[in-house]
Amino acid sequence: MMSPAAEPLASLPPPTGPLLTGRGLFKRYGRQHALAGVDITVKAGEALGIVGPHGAGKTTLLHVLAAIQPPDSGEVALQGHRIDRLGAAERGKVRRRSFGFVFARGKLVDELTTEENVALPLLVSGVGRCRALAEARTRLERLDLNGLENRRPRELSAGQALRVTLARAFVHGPRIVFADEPADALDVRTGEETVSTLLRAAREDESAVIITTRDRDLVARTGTTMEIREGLITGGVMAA
Ligand SMILES: Nc1ncnc2c1ncn2[C@@H]1O[C@H](COP(=O)(O)OP(=O)(O)OP(=O)(O)O)[C@@H](O)[C@H]1O
Repeated sequence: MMSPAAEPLASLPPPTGPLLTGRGLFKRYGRQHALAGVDITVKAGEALGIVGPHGAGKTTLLHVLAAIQPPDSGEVALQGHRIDRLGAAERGKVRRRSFGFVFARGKLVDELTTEENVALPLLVSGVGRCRALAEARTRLERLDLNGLENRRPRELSAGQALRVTLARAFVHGPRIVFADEPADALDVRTGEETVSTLLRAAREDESAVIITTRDRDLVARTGTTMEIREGLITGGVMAA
């Protein structure tokens, strides 16, 4: 029998238990504790906000949960299947198949058009160019970005660029979208609109979303809120 970590995750049935769990997560950079024993559970379709000050461990937690980097100790499981000890190639597959990502300032590829940027997660997974671009255009339309398909990232406003990254994060139908300080580079109003759009897209797609922020007003818009300080979850979970 295959170990849980080696089982293919592509064919997993829809989750019945928790979608993603982190247990006893520790991560250190030299002597600096970035995560000091975090337990976290994300349910299917849940909108989870993680709030905390600079250096609290938000990005590190997101990276560990999203299999971008392994924890020093502790476990991360997607639908009960360990993903924290997979090799880099397998973790890459899990990320491409099951996760979407939104980062502050967009991180779009300058050389590609808007629609090519959105299609990227499909193209790297082997979906044909025509189908990938058609899906990208549908996603752009749903986020009121039609007309911008052939622009380059430098020809977009900051708010538009971030909405394009939202379209890209959802284009392949991920189970979870990780958004690291998505409103960070935006003015308050554009930031709020972006987070509302992100939450709406997640609801429509029945994806879970995890949003980190330093902004308490912004985090109050998510369904479940957690506070992190010095690598520890300090605030209780409050369901909206
Ligand atoms: N690559 C790294 N090398 C050394 N220390 C790091 C590294 N990444 C993070 N840290 C440290 O780990 C701690 C947690 O950092 P992290 O980036 O996870 O916090 P954060 O809550 O996302 O902060 P911010 O809101 O400023 O982005 C901080 O003290 C930070 O300085």
